[in-house]
Amino acid sequence: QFSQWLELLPPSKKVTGLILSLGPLWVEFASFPCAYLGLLRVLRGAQILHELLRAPWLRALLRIYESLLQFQRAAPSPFLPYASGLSFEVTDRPSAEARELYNLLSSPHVQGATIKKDEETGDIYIARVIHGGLADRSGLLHPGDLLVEVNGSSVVGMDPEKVIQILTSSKGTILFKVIPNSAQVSINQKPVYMRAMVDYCPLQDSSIPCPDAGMAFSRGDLLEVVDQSDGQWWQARKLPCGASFAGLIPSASMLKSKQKEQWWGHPLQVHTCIRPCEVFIILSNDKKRRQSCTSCSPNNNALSSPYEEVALYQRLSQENHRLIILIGASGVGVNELRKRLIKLNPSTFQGPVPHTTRPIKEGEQTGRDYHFVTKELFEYMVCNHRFVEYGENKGHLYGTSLDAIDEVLKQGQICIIDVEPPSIHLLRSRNLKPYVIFIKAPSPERLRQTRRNARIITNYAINRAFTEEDFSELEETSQLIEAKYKQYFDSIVVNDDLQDACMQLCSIIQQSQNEPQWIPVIWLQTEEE
Ligand SMILES: Nc1ncnc2c1ncn2[C@@H]1O[C@H](COP(=O)(O)OP(=O)(O)OP(=O)(O)O)[C@@H](O)[C@H]1O
Repeated sequence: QFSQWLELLPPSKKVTGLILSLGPLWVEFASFPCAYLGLLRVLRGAQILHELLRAPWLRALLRIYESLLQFQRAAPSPFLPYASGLSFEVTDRPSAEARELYNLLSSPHVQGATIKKDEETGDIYIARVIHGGLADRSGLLHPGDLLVEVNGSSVVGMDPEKVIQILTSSKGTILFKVIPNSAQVSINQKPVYMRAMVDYCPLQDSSIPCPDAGMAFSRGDLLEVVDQSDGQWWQARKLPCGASFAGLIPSASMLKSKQKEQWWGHPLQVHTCIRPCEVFIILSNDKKRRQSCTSCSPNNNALSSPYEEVALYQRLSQENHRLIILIGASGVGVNELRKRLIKLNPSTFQGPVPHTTRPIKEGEQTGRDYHFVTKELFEYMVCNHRFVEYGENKGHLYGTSLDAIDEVLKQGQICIIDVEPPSIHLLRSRNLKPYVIFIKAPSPERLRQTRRNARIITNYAINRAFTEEDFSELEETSQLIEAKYKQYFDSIVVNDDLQDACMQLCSIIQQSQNEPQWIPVIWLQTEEE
């Protein structure tokens, strides 16, 4: 910094060849521009510094330098360089009733705020300031501010559309006269993170106050809600963050009332699934075949919350591993992938030991192959909701219990299960913190190519080749499951090449356990909360 100051000295005082030595501070002047040129004098550095620092011009220079540093450190507000002069104008007259904002908005930047008209008084108000937009970054407009004039003409009583027209057709500087909202409370809201559980399109919503400011989202999208001050319309950004400014989305209560309206407006949908929804497995020769029930609603309650609040969670090393759930259409290869993972690393990955009422066979061990239990005990467990899934084959009952999952987790292993999509709801709990991976069917061509030698189990045959009908059904079911349950998926793996899919799955599972992940906030709360 010292050498920088010297650079700024006037030429008559220019010093060259400056050397600072250690110990007592000495300064050697190799040359001076005028009479002293060529002379070498050794002076006490402290004396020179004392004189130098007392010089008024250097003091002034240091003050300027310090102010510039402070300015650089502080986040400039207003954000735009050409609007920076405004902050002085406003702070100079903080108590003034009216503020005149020069240069703030110039076409085509008339965005970042919405206006509305008070039908009784004819007053035009700033309705909302879009988070991250130009008006917000300037810090000069706030919801509730009264818009009095635009470019010297009164806008009181004017239609909002007309005001917007004036703004958009204005060129260069726009002059606003605004009376600030005296009741304004500056709430510095902390963002809240939400997972969208429904789809929303502002262009199809006639109730949105400003469709241009609306933001579309689909189920499963992660939303950063930056403003909840309005009970009906929130402001949010989609994550990973793309847009610099937020968009309008309906609040949870608003979306719920829309869902109710839709629900009443639609004819009653009769559940066409002929099987009871809790029983999704039939078993043949101890092999489980899943039967996808895509006619069931993803939520038993179709009017459940449209947003799910989420937070980043990093599993601690002493905590249980998160349960890994594999979901996919029957025949897509969920079972094959699960078996491969366990075979690849049995000390890390394990599946829960199923329960059965069938008699134990020679060579089998209870607790290793199955938990062999009586029919009474099995039924008691069913009544007490201890099974995630259960089914019957040749008069014997089989099921996957929550206790068997717990057993694997308590041993410090990663428990991997494959279940039918509706069973996700049973497993979404604070204790299990499940991580859901959707095993997706590859493209129709790749499906046919890769499964040429594959075998499937059907209701009527064991280990037969795939038929054209099987492929079509598999594709259709895969699409249906994705469309209905995507809000619950943490990851998607396309099961194209088996080896690749297995490796991909391995790395996703490791990430799910060791890296921060978004999970429902409710899973982080204690029982009492
Ligand atoms: N990527 C793949 N490439 C080739 N064959 C595969 C692939 N994935 C799975 N398969 C084969 O497809 C057949 C069906 O797989 P799998 O039994 O895992 O299906 P599933 O999804 O568990 O369905 P279900 O529950 O009805 O048995 C098996 O023969 C399996 O080896």
